[in-house]
Amino acid sequence: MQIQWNELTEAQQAAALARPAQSNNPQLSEQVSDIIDRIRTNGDAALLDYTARFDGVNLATVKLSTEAKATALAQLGTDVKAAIDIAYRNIKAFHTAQMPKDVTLETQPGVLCELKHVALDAVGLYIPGGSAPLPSTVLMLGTTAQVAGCLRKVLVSPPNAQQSLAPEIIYAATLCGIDEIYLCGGAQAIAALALGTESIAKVDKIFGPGNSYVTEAKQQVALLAGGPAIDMPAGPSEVLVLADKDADADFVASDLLSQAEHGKDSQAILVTESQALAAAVELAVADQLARLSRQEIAAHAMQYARYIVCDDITQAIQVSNLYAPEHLIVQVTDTDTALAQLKYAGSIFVGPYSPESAGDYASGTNHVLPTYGYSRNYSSLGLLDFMRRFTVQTLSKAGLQDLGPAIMHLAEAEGLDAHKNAVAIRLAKLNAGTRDA
Ligand SMILES: NC(=O)c1ccc[n+]([C@@H]2O[C@H](COP(=O)([O-])OP(=O)(O)OC[C@H]3O[C@@H](n4cnc5c(N)ncnc54)[C@H](O)[C@@H]3O)[C@@H](O)[C@H]2O)c1
Ligand SMILES: N[C@H](CO)Cc1c[nH]c[nH+]1
Ligand SMILES: [Zn+2]
Repeated sequence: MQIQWNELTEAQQAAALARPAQSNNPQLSEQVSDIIDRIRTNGDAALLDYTARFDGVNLATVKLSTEAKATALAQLGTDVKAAIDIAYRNIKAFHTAQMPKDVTLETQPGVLCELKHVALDAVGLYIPGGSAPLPSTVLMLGTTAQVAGCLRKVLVSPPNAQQSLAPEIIYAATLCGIDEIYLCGGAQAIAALALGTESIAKVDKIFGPGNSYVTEAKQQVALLAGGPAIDMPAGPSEVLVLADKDADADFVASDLLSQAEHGKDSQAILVTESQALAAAVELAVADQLARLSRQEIAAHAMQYARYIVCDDITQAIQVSNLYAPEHLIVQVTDTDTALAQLKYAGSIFVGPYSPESAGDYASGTNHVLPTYGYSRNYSSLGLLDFMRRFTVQTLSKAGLQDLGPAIMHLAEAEGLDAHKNAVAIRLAKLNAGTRDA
């Protein structure tokens, strides 16, 4: 259904850009907190119990065995293997290029300041598996952790009926040098990574998208005393296509549907200057939808679709900035002018030949992106997320003699005598001797 942006009140405009309810489960927070408590108390036994209950798989142990790995790898087709290799190469190249440079600066004579970067030691990588197994997410998280140089890379994902994971997931993990793989998903897997169990040693930071249980669990464990860091709120997929009257309706429809098929709570939005294009896209969506294997899921998600018609592209850009989408597809003639004004998006796809799936799989950019409007204040996942930075300072005797008085004045202004003394005692000893360079 088309929406004429200018005919809406401010409240109606806000409603038009509302996301589907994140969860219609009012007990979510309590349910997730119970799961975390049970993992804390019962470790592996609780993990196996939840896997039986939520994934319908009865496992004897949570670790993926070497034999299961070998069996899965033997089943992998050559075409998909080659495709994973291409994606891995591009993702690795783009993330290697993000390697940060350390900084060394003498802010004033004798006062040396350094900024250094090191990889995180142990990272937990959540790979969704409820609705579809996502080997591409293994590449996005695993390659980046590998390029950063993280020592321990721990992959968790819900098991399939064969008590294993998709061969593509296992192959991608092997390429990324991941040798710890555990068969568990949902909130219980996040709790295991955060707290540790008999089988899984806890990690320093947890990465990866997931459903509402996973996202809620990440948020809860991040608040625990001594809990892990987390990457970002990466929830149900969403896409906004910004298109002018000359855009190809079939291309636009295909990008809207490629995100709608992720889950029933995914969202797809078209913002255009052209009523005719909006109408053509609606027809193209109906046509393509009828032939999708995940038609039911995509059709459900398209209930939340919006076809917004604006006065012109400038207004359409304002609407896009208001929504702050995870994925933004720009199909307008003057892309340079549009890009200069587009402020918020997790990842941008420019021109008719940059489908959203290019970034989802293989162009080299990361597909783990902030959703729910968080692209306003969170970044897309990158190499730096797998590293921490810290500073180092080294003052010479002369450096402290020059800077010391300023430090003492500031300490005095804050009424912090011990801070002042830490300088004064050194300066007194120094001034009793000779001044060094
Ligand atoms: N933002 C991004 O970067 C990005 C990238 C990829 C995927 N995604 C999104 O990730 C999501 C993946 O979700 P999914 O469901 O397919 O897989 P998932 O692995 O996140 O969730 C499956 C798990 O949820 C748990 N679960 C299911 N029902 C439960 C219940 N009633 N109570 C407690 N736990 C329960 C189970 O433990 C199960 O293993 C999708 O919404 C997709 O759009 C986002
Ligand atoms: N579009 C998803 C991120 O929102 C990523 C993905 C994985 N596979 C296909 N797509
Ligand atoms: Zn996708």
